[in-house]
Amino acid sequence: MTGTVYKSTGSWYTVKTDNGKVYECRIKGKFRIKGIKNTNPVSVGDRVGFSVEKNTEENRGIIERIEERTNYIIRKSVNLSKQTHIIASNIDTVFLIITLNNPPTFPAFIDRFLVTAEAYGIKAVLLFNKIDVYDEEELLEVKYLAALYRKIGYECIGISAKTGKNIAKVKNLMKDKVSVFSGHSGVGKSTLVNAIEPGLSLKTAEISDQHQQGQHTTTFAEMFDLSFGARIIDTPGIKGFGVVDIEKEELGDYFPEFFELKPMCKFNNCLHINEPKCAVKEALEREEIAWSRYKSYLQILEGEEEHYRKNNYSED
Ligand SMILES: Nc1nc2c(ncn2[C@@H]2O[C@H](COP(=O)(O)OP(=O)(O)OP(=O)(O)O)[C@@H](O)[C@H]2O)c(=O)[nH]1
Ligand SMILES: [Zn+2]
Repeated sequence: MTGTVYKSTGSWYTVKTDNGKVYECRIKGKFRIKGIKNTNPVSVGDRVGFSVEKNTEENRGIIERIEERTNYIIRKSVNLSKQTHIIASNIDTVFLIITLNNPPTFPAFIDRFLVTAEAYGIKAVLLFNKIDVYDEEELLEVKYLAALYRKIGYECIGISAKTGKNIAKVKNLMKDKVSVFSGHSGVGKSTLVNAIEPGLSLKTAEISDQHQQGQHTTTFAEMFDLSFGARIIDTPGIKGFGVVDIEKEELGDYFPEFFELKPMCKFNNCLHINEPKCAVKEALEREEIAWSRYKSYLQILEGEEEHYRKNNYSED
C-alpha cells in the first residue's frame, strides 16, 4: 500500500491512502535514508509504502519505504549532535503573511524568508494581510512592495482575512496543493486559515528569532485535508520555517534577480561586492534591482542575524 504521512508522534505515523483510508504505522528496526543524518527518518508529507500488519488491531501498518522527497524543511537539533529534524516534506507552496504594522514585517525578514524558500526549492507566495485597515499611504506602500517582489517573480496578493477580500484567490492557489503558512505572531495566520476553512483551527506558530530555537517545544507537524481539495501542514511550536546553511558563494543564487545577471558579471564566482564589472552592482546603480534587496543580501552574507527586525527603507 502507499499513502501520505499526515502526522507523526515519534514512534507512530498516521498514514492516509489515496482512497482516504487511515492507518497507524510504525517503522521496523533501524530505518534510515542514505546520506541524511536526521533524528526522524519519516516526516509529515512523506509518501510511503507500507504493509498492513496481520493479526493485530485493524488499520495497523509497517512503513517499508519512503518515496524520494521533492523538498523538505528542517530544524536543527537542539542538542549538539549536529542532527537535523525534518519538519515536513513535499511542500508545494509556502505562504508568507505580511503586515506593515501591528506587527511590522520588514523587507529584511521577507528577503531572508524568500532565500530560505529558494534554498529549499519551495514556491513562495507573499500575502499582504489587513488591507482593510490601511490608509492611503499604507496601501501605496503595499503596492510598492508587491510591485517590487512581483518584478522578481513572486506572486503577491493583498488580502483581508477579516473581510474575506481576495481569500478566493488564495484558495485557488492552494487547490490540489500542499501549503504551509508562515509569518510573525499577530499577522493573522489563524484568522486567515479560518477564513479559508471555517472550523479548522491550527496551532500555527510564529516565525521568530533563530536565537529562540533552542527553546524546545515538543509539538509535531500535522497535515490537514481541506474541503476544497487542498492540504495544509501545520507546524506548531516550530520557530522559523527552518534554517539552511548557505555558502557565501551560493547566496546570490537564491536572489533570483541576481542569479539572472550573474552570467554577465566579469567573474563567474562574483559575490557582487567589490568586484569590477559586476552586473548586479551595475543593475543596482540603474535602480533595476531594489536597494533593500541588496542590503538584505549583504546582511545575510555578513551573518548579521539581527537586521531582519529593522527597516531597510529607513535612510541610514
Ligand atoms: N483588521 C484586520 N484585522 C485582522 C485581519 N486578520 C487578522 N486580524 C486581527 O489580527 C489579530 C491577530 O490575528 P491572529 O489570526 O490571531 O494572528 P496569528 O498570526 O494567528 O497570531 P499567532 O497565533 O500569535 O501566531 C487578531 O486581533 C485578528 O482579529 C485582517 O485582515 N484585518
Ligand atoms: Zn557580480
